[in-house]
Amino acid sequence: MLNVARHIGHVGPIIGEHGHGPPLVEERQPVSDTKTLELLFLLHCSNDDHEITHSFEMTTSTNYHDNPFVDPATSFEENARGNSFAVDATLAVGRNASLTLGTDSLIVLDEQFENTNRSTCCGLWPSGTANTRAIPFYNVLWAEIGDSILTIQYASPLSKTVVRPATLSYSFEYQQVELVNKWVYKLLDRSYGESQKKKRVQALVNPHSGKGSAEKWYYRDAEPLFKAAQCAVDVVKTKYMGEAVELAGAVDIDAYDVIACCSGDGLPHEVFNGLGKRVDAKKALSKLAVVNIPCGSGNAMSCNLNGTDSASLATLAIIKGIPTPLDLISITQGETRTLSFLSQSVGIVAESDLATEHLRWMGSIRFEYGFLTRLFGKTVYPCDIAVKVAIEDKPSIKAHYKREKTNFEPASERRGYRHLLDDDASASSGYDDALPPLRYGTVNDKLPEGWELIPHDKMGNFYCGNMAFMAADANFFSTALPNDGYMDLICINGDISRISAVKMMLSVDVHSNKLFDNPDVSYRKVLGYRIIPKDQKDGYISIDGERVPFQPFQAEVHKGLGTVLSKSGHMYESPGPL
Ligand SMILES: Nc1ncnc2c1ncn2[C@@H]1O[C@H](COP(=O)(O)OP(=O)(O)OP(=O)(O)O)[C@@H](O)[C@H]1O
Repeated sequence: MLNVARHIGHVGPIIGEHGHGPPLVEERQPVSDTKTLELLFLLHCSNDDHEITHSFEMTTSTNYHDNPFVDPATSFEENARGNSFAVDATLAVGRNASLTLGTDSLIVLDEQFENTNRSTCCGLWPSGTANTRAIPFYNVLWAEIGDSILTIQYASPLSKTVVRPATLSYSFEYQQVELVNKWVYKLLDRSYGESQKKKRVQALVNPHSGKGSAEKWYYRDAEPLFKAAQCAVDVVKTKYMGEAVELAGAVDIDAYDVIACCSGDGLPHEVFNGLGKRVDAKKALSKLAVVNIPCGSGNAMSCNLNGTDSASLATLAIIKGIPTPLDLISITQGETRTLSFLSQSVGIVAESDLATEHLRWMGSIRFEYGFLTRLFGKTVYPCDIAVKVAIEDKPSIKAHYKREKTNFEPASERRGYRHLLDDDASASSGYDDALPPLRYGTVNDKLPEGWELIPHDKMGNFYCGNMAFMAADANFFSTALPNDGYMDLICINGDISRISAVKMMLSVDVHSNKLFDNPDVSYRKVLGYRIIPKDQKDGYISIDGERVPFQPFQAEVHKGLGTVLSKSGHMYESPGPL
């Protein structure tokens, strides 16, 4: 599925630099670990001749498939129970090797690295010296012992945007087994934090996504990482449009933790809708996390939650992801009710994408072409709009964003409106497991009390977002939050001066991030709206990047109805407002 807005703005550096999650592999290590590295190096040099008497082996390889005897998950938990003494941070595993739990990284000191570091790491590891390597805990996928061998699987950077699984193996003496067990338990604890280990994944691969490479990318970039992290994965290749709705509608929700869509934003849209159609919709939507491994032409979901549109980095983010409630939006149009997780647009954004399909030969430039021709033509999209506003002014929206960023509730408290609204029809009552009832009725009902239809004869861009990035380089909704229970609504008149319009277009940049503050941009946090296009025979409406009939529709948001995995557990990987 194409999400048009991805082509707006400048091509910026990899997103995630300002993210809230753990550092990506390419980021520099904090001073604390650099210091630890130096200290370790000195200690190692001075201790060379004594104490460490065990033999060691070190291998770095991809796709390690050993099946050890010991089930570490069980033995670590048993070891940890009733055991209060601290585990030594440093493990001497061989005559010349040691493994230390640093502040943010596993620090491996191994003289073998001297031979391999320069040739294999291309300077991507933040190593202190030639024989040390700091592997961020974020990159550690698994560790276990078996047959007096300690094996550590980690995501090794091949380039700035690609990681591949790699293995370190060290032998240790049988007498050390209890100590090593405890150390491994600690390492996994630091490496996963509040993220669930060994996630059970149902992967859906859309072979038609993007340029048709999803299957290749899944097997090359995603599956080896899942396996190295001990995740159980079942893979299904979708055969036709809409199949993911059926698959999600029938999936055994107790058998999986995650549905991973190897696709663009189209498959997650279908999966949310499939889960939403079930009789146990509420339970299914809260139990199963829907995630995106970016393989499509529009991968906004992954940019927002994984902080990347690289398939392997996204898989690592999913392996380490924290379950996060996601607001979902009910759209009623005609007699239908569908769920939207990303955006709805009427006007220039919808049209520049959906109306330029015949210009696909132009490549990605087709969107800019479509956008600029409408911009210079000062195209307007007249409509009547009624909005249920939650936060009206920009300073209050910024304050709301800051509050949520620093003072957020536990995930369990971030579903339903119990604490937000008196008329909470959507909060889980415990009796009805289907989709929550509509608080504001459908588009066919009388306007809800207090709503007023306002004519907008000069509307240029009606754009409602539930996530910040609409593409890797287009940060449209800088104050969007995963589960604040509000949609972010942008309205821009189509008759502003051409200079202002071009400036505005260029401000939708991942770093300049000035769209929010632009005085020509109306920006509100809303709970619901109705939009009725008028004075046009036909036109374009896009829901999550997909074209729907050019008819009135109504939207209302359900706080934390869905579930995704995010790096931080409560924020998107976007820089936020200035
Ligand atoms: N085997 C298939 N054949 C054709 N379409 C499919 C198949 N499997 C899934 N689809 C459909 O492909 C559509 C687009 O999917 P997705 O968003 O993953 O890719 P995209 O590359 O981002 O989108 P687009 O093709 O619009 O650029 C979805 O609506 C989905 O239903």
